[in-house]
Amino acid sequence: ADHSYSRWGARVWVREKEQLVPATVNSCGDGTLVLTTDYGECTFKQKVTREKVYAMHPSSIDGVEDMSALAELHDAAIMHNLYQRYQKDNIYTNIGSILAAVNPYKQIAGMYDMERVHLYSKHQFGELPPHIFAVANECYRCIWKRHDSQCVLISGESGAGKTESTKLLLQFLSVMSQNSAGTPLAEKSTRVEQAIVQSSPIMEAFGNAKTVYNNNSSRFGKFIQLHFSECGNIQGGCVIDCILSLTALLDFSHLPTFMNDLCS
Ligand SMILES: Nc1ncnc2c1ncn2[C@@H]1O[C@H](COP(=O)(O)OP(=O)(O)OP(=O)(O)O)[C@@H](O)[C@H]1O
Repeated sequence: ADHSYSRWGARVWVREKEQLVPATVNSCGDGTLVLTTDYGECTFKQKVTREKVYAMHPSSIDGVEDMSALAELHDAAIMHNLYQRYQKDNIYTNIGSILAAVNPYKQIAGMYDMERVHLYSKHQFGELPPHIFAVANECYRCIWKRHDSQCVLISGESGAGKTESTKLLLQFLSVMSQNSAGTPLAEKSTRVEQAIVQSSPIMEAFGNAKTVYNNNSSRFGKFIQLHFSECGNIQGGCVIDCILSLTALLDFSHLPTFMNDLCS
């Protein structure tokens, strides 16, 4: 039998109403444990059975950068890993080639500065901690590696950080473009990239509005296309708006009147 949890301070999973909750052992004896759960900090006695309490795997205790390395693959382990990382301001976590981002709702110092852009531009995907710039860099490199168009799909609930992530991708790609061999010297301080990055606030002025979920909520989806030359600089691009689902349409009461008119 696995008794690795019967000691003070051991990390365990406790089953509570069909859900697994991370907890720490306070004391043990007579086949019962006194536990403190992480969320809500409630302390209670548990009769030890394999179904109710089991030891947490080291990969869940320490946390992992790539969730495909988690030994325990249940909802609770995934949420716990994201939460542990988020507490240390590590808002990005890989799941193989997928990137999960947790919205920090605050500026994290140095997270997106130019140094970080350059750092990620010089490393392969997986060499550095998970980051939106690692995805952007992989995307840029793969145009040549795979000789094909690349696509980043960003999804998540309202307020999850899709719009901000899109802007960070564009920011990274525009720096790569400016630094590429294909950019003529005269255009190093450049029009196309600037236009692409600066188009975001204009799009937001027309298409965003405050909702209960997000002060700057996009009211339409966007398909953004960038065209790269063989030398790696951005030559142009386009933004195609697509209307959101019916549920989003019902939410149009938040829009300014002129947008309501447009939508109807
Ligand atoms: N990486 C980040 N760092 C700091 N703050 C962020 C980050 N991502 C998002 N935010 C904050 O969260 C807010 C909501 O994010 P964002 O508008 O990107 O969400 P969204 O997923 O596009 O929402 P919607 O679907 O409603 O348009 C932003 O206005 C910003 O304040």
